[in-house]
Amino acid sequence: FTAPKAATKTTSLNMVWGDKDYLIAPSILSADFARLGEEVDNVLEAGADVVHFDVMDNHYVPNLTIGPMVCKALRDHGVTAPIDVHLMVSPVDAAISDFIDAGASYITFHPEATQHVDRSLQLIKNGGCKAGLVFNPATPLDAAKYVMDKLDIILLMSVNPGFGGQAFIPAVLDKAREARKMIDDNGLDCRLEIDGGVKVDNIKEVAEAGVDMMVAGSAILKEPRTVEAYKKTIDAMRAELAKVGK
Ligand SMILES: O=C(CO)[C@@H](O)[C@H](O)COP(=O)(O)O
Repeated sequence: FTAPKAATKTTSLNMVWGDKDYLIAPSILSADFARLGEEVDNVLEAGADVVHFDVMDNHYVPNLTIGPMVCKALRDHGVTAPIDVHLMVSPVDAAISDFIDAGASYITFHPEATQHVDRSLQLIKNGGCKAGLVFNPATPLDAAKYVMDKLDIILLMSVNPGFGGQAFIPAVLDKAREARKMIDDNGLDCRLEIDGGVKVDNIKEVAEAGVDMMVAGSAILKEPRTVEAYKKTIDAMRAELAKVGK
């Protein structure tokens, strides 16, 4: 047995971590991949905080997307914003090392996709990235219990993973309240992220359930694909979030 190589981080990235109540993270799954660099520049110029990067392997989920080469290409293109890599792959450790080398800022994975959750989290943290676990809509939060000290992010899927543009599953709001309580009761410095079906008209309810990092793909990255249009949606989301009493 050879332990997974300990990747090291060479880039110094703006982590945009505790300095905002809410982070908005557009999912580039809904970007025009033929001009990805420009799309990412535009959505960041429009006010996004974080770039959400969905990695699918046609094994853990029934879809195939992008890998570490594309993450590195965005860094080489000049993207300095945090890149939030959501691994929908199994196994995860080799991908973790590759994404650390490629310039990821945050890396999350599904606990059932690795045999050794604690080891995989440690691998991410050793690489200088924020680490998190992702829970599918029907998956309870149990896997978080004994690794809480290593969690920077709990990501709740509010759709079944694999595709953008699906409808939000409202039962996840109860899980969000449960996760928020777990974070607060244990005094964790942990972001609660949600992913799937988030729109202007439900983002306030999501925030009221305790979520503070919002992934939104098809609600933001859509035609006419201009900075102005992206800004209009992101501003509308922030206006909804401003109504939430923190
Ligand atoms: O990880 C996933 C899907 O598996 C998500 O990041 C989606 O890409 C979110 O897209 P919308 O539901 O916001 O369109």
